[in-house]
Amino acid sequence: MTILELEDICFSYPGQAPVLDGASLQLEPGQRLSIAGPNGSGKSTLFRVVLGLQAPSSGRVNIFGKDRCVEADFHEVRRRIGLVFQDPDDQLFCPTVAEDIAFGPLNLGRSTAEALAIVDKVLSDLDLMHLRDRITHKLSGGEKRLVTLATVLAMEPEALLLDEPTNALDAKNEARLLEILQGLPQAILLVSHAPAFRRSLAPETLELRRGQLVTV
Ligand SMILES: Nc1ncnc2c1ncn2[C@@H]1O[C@H](COP(=O)(O)OP(=O)(O)OP(=O)(O)O)[C@@H](O)[C@H]1O
Repeated sequence: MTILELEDICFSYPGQAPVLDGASLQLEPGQRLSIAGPNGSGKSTLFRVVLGLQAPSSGRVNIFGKDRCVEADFHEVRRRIGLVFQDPDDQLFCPTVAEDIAFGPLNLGRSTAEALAIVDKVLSDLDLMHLRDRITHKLSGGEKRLVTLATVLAMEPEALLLDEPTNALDAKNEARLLEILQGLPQAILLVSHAPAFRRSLAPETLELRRGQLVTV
């Protein structure tokens, strides 16, 4: 089943020219697709539309085989698709790293013991165990970014939307992130200004140009 299908999506912020003006894309299970485009071209807006945080003025959003139109349609989408925000501070809000990672599983009804087991598994998979009991807001920018990915993976999503995941990462951690992402089974939709990273992760790139997604 196709994970995500956007067809002819149009969207404008109030009083502004259209940001999305007939954008279409399709994401299949296991596929890695990247989206490029200049600052302000609408890449983050596109992610917001996928998760139902902005409603398009026209077009079709079909996710996991169902058309998604109203807010209630997107509850399931947000549970099954994980978004790594552009700014980790929008995503991390608990006192410690372990609490931040446990938050999602607890929210999904896991017991405390189950949530803690997930915390340890995800941190160990990402080789981040040393950050487990650190105060979240005292982490470095790069550490926050990797922890953000851990919080999303803890929800066991079926697809990942990654918004500029290499921001704040040094070369070593960028290489580690690439290796981690390459090892994941999930479909990935990546927004990135880093061409080398894009090419290494995703064989296909679409560019957002004048509100439309074109193959480059
Ligand atoms: N909440 C908002 N209200 C009004 N305008 C907005 C809002 N969010 C974004 N915009 C505008 O919409 C356009 C697209 O923004 P968006 O953040 O989607 O671009 P982007 O491609 O992700 O940019 P970047 O590469 O800089 O992250 C920009 O002109 C931006 O100023």
